[in-house]
Amino acid sequence: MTRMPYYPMMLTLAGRRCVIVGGGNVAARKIRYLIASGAEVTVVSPTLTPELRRLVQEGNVVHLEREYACGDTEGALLVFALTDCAGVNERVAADARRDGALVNLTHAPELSDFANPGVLQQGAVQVAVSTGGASPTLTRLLMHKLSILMDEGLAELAEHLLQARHEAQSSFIDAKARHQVLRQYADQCWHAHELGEPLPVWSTWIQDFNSSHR
Ligand SMILES: C[C@@]1(CC(=O)O)C2=NC(=C\c3[nH]c(c(CCC(=O)O)c3CC(=O)O)Cc3[nH]c(c(CC(=O)O)c3CCC(=O)O)/C=C3\N/C(=C\2)[C@@H](CCC(=O)O)[C@]3(C)CC(=O)O)/[C@H]1CCC(=O)O
Ligand SMILES: NC(=O)c1ccc[n+]([C@@H]2O[C@H](COP(=O)([O-])OP(=O)(O)OC[C@H]3O[C@@H](n4cnc5c(N)ncnc54)[C@H](O)[C@@H]3O)[C@@H](O)[C@H]2O)c1
Repeated sequence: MTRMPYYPMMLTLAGRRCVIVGGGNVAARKIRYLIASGAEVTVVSPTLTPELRRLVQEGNVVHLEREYACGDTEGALLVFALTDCAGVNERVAADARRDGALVNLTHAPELSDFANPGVLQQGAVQVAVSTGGASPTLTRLLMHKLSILMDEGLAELAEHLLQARHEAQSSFIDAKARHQVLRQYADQCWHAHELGEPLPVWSTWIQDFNSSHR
């Protein structure tokens, strides 16, 4: 039976409590992204990888150095059950759901409330890849292909376009006209980005645009 497709979204996690049960490599990979998103991370596990131990020492993660106990997931928005024991993961999931959290079980995508995509990032630009649980290896291959598009200039391009949007918002009252102009400007910036040329400066570009449309 084919499963329903995932609902894709980008979550704001700053200040939100996220609980990870298990302290192996899979946990380390998830925790890296959670910290980068500003989440308040607690990991419950008798053992930790060296990377996780360092993150705890640096004060980025709270560590409960013991096996999971009922109540650990209280107040969490997201709970990751990432131990190597299916029975423990399922107990964590049942408790967490009772507390209203969304749960990810490492061994059982079909029992999870969400899945973790592969992620590529350059500045504000993030690309998330999923194969609907079919093959994490295919995800990795796709990420490799996409990484060719994700050079450092993309971060600069996004920042540049954000500034232009701010300036356009304060100078164009008509939203439709603003969208049209910004789309043309973004096309030209993209073209320059692909050719490795300097990005057009908004103030000069908009002057030229206005005089040629008079
Ligand atoms: C993208 C990435 C993100 C991340 O996890 O952070 C990710 N898996 C990654 C790596 C990876 N995973 C596995 C291997 C070993 C090789 C292999 O088997 O291919 C490797 C390679 C490695 O670890 O190096 C094995 C594996 N994975 C899952 C199962 C269970 C099952 O399928 O039943 C098993 C069998 C476990 C076992 O039997 O032991 C399940 C899931 N893995 C997902 C994501 C979600 C679906 C993503 C999608 O739809 O494409 C989902 C559903 C989990 C979820 O709910 O989120 C990350 C790669 C990106 C990166 O490298 O950064
Ligand atoms: N979803 C994925 O992408 C993916 C990829 C590889 C492996 N896996 C699966 O994920 C599982 C975890 O992978 P790993 O490499 O991190 O494994 P691991 O064995 O390195 O880590 C398991 C962790 O769980 C902890 N743990 C065990 N029992 C616990 C309990 N009762 N309470 C709290 N913590 C407990 C251990 O101390 C350890 O830190 C594997 O069993 C594997 O099946 C999933």
